[in-house]
Amino acid sequence: MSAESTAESNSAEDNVAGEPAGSDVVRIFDTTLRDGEQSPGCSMNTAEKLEVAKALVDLGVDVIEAGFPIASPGDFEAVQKIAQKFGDQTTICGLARCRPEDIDRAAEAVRDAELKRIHVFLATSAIHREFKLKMDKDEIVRRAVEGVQRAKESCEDIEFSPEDAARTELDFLCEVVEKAIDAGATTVNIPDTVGYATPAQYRQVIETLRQRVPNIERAIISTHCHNDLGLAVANSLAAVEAGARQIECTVNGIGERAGNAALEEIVMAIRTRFDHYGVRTNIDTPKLCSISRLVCTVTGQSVQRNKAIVGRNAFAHEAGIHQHGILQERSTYEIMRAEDVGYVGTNLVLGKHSGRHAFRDRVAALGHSLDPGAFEQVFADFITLADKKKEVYDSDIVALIEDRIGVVEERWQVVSFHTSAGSGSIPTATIELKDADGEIHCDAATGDGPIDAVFNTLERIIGIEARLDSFEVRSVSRGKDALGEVNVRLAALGRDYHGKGVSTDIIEAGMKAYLKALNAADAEKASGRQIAEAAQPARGV
Ligand SMILES: CC(=O)SCCNC(=O)CCNC(=O)[C@H](O)C(C)(C)COP(=O)(O)OP(=O)(O)OC[C@H]1O[C@@H](n2cnc3c(N)ncnc32)[C@H](O)[C@@H]1OP(=O)(O)O
Ligand SMILES: CC(C)C(=O)C(=O)O
Ligand SMILES: [Mg+2]
Repeated sequence: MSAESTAESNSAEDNVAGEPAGSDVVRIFDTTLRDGEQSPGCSMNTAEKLEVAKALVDLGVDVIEAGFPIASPGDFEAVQKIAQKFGDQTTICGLARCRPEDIDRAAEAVRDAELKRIHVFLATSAIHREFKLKMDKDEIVRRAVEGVQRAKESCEDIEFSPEDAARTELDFLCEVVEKAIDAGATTVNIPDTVGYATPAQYRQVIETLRQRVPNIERAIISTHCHNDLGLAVANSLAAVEAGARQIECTVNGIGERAGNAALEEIVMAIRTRFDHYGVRTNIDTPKLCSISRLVCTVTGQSVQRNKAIVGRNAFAHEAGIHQHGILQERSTYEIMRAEDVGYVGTNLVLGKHSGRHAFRDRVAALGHSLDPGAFEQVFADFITLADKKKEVYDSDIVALIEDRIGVVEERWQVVSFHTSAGSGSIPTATIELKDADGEIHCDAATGDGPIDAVFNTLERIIGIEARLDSFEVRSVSRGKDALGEVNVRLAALGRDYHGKGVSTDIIEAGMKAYLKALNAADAEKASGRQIAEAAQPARGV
């Protein structure tokens, strides 16, 4: 393809809104809150899930798989709240095994949504039949049909997934899919559960289903690809070429093991190569970067710098030849416009004399919508920062917004802190914290350095011993007065917690991050939940 045609394919006329009428729509089924949350270290609490769900609705996804309601009371609660809050705007889906109790629980969780879906699944491959389920083919078909029928009693929109479909004998896959559609499935999802497929083979599976399943036109064919061989996005797109019209994916590609197909990559491939795929999605692409960062914040898992679409380097150019090319004509080295994915640069935006109107505009332009309370808090943080810092960049504002996102109950708050360190002295921290009843607690401790001393002091006051597992610090923008962002991950009370803090003072940023993680641990300790849930995966802040 020539440079000229690449540039054309990115023109305003060629984006989602400007596509010719009658072109096909590929539905985006987001499973960040279900499959994404299943991956180690990515657990989210209900407040965080609601934040992500709100952002997914704003992004324009067609279906949100909000969780697996039978898994735990917390999962049920999150699906139910998301259904109640967003079920009039986007289809809210709950996952269920082919078991009556799972299906009934999922039905109850999504009941209040106007737009609801139940997703029932049952593995069909020989390996899963023989070793995991210990069921023969007849029983699989019977259980799948019964599962779909039961779900259909409480919901019109039913998705059925033959788990491990990509490794299932094609004849049997065709049989199961046909029977599931006859039983009432309106979407048939074809998972490559273990990321084993290749694009050509997966495309062939979809083509075979379309040729051999007589009632296939009554259902939408969906993809659900895992990334064990790094092929999840390629496989999903190959399926679209063969006629699949729903793609299951997650923000930043989080999910079991190596993850799921990355939503942002799928969406931008379809948009940028409309000339090839001839289909479109309903995604508001300038919100891609902000939702990516939100998911990083709530899971504590950042994306690598060179991550396609949303990585920090995705639109950065350092090489002279590239910079020269870009200066002459952007499309020499960029196939997408940074603004089309909401990429946040480091441009100077606002200062301490700016007011709420300008600040609100900027927050919206950065892809965020805050409720009035959160807006006021972030605005106050911004004014404080603008007083300390000569130039406030977009990336600083994003960091302030993220610092306030999904914060669970803050049982302990910092009143004041002081550290002393230097050669020849023992690093010491003195901290005053306010507890949930407003009582002030003050203590001091020493450490290997001022940050260690701060962490030790926090543990003494809160009364929780923790093991620091990771400590990452980065500069949010440029300059010596830049905001510093600290991410910590710690183990306490038998579980993992993470926290993020920002400040122009790196010790304060570290203290905020550690306190957020300890607050999450302390909240669970207080509710007594940590004992009952000791076997569950990590929770974060
Ligand atoms: C490919 C995927 O992503 S599937 C989704 C995976 N996600 C998760 O597992 C996270 C949530 N899971 C959980 O909370 C728990 O595993 C639960 C609540 C679902 C079940 O917990 P437990 O009852 O303790 O069972 P456990 O997880 O140990 O084993 C799974 C059981 O489900 C059965 N099973 C697995 N898939 C299905 C299915 N689709 N339909 C019916 N039964 C199934 C297994 O055969 C096994 O049955 P058994 O207990 O009779 O031997
Ligand atoms: C539940 C199913 C769709 C799944 O996540 C998988 O097969 O990977
Ligand atoms: Mg999966």
